[in-house]
Amino acid sequence: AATAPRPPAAAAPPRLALGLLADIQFADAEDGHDFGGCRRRYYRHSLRLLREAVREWAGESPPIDSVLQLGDCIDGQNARRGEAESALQQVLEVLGQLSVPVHHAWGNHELYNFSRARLVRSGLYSRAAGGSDGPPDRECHAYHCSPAPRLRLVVLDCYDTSTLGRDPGSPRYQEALRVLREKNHNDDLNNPEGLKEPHFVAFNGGFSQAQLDWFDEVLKFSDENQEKVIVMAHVPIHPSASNGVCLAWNYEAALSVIHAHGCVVCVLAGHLHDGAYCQDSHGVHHLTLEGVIETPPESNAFGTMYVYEDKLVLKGRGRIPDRVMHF
Ligand SMILES: Nc1ncnc2c1ncn2[C@@H]1O[C@H](COP(=O)(O)OP(=O)(O)O)[C@@H](O)[C@H]1O
Repeated sequence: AATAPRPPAAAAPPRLALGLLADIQFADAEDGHDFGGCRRRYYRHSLRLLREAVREWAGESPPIDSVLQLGDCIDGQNARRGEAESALQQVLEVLGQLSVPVHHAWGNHELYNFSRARLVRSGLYSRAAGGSDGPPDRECHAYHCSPAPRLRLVVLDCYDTSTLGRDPGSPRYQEALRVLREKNHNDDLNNPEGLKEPHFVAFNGGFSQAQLDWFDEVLKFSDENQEKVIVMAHVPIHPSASNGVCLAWNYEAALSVIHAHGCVVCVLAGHLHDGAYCQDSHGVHHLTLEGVIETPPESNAFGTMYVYEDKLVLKGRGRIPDRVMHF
């Protein structure tokens, strides 16, 4: 008698499910445009799109383990309007409806609204307050954690060297201004026109040597412990996952650290508002997410990324496409 065919082996469940979104840039304001005037920004709708994302995540199975918020969660104009605190509160309230940890990257718009000293005491300080999980500078919002066995998440602070969020009288500000002025001769330091290295603008920033040294140590540990590492930062660090302007000042230094180790599988970023993706020469996936703020109200821009033994599977919503990234 013929033997009954064996049922197919049940697919292994993902080791981790992560909610992803970038550049909510909420403000209780009428629609506007980007600097170039050609892309619409839906400031008020972005909070509703966030609510929809949270509602969808809450109903997903398997349930998400955490959310990665890739920075610029409220728009800089809140500062002028005196609404920075209330706008942040509204965004955090919506994210707080999920009973999972939210990892926040700090973007330029966080720093248009708040000083670093204020951010450290805000809900955006997802680095553990008492822990030794980050660089010695406690105001540098970089840290690591292990959301599942043999997996590590590293959050990087791309504005560690920046004129944003620091007192103009401080040595750190003066050093950042020196770096910026050396590469950017325009009167307006946000203007990339005519620059040989157009990413040297004030709305980008860089990594301090102290942060890079710490990052190197974390990746060394992960290599030694056979971990896979997901890195998140506000600003892209690979030119092919960018438009050439939205890049961290010393992105090459961050890439060198990553390439000196084998453990990093993926770098997630926002800032650009357009999506971008590349797999670099060392096999690392660089994924830059479409921003919520430039997403028409009838669409959305969020995703769920499932982490498997050998791949990342992104289920995108709205204008974020699905993607499978093997490693
Ligand atoms: N080409 C440019 N020339 C001069 N200023 C610019 C240029 N592009 C952006 N900016 C300014 O830089 C700041 C950040 O730009 P914005 O588009 O809000 O950044 P983000 O992509 O983070 O939303 C804003 O103050 C904006 O007016």
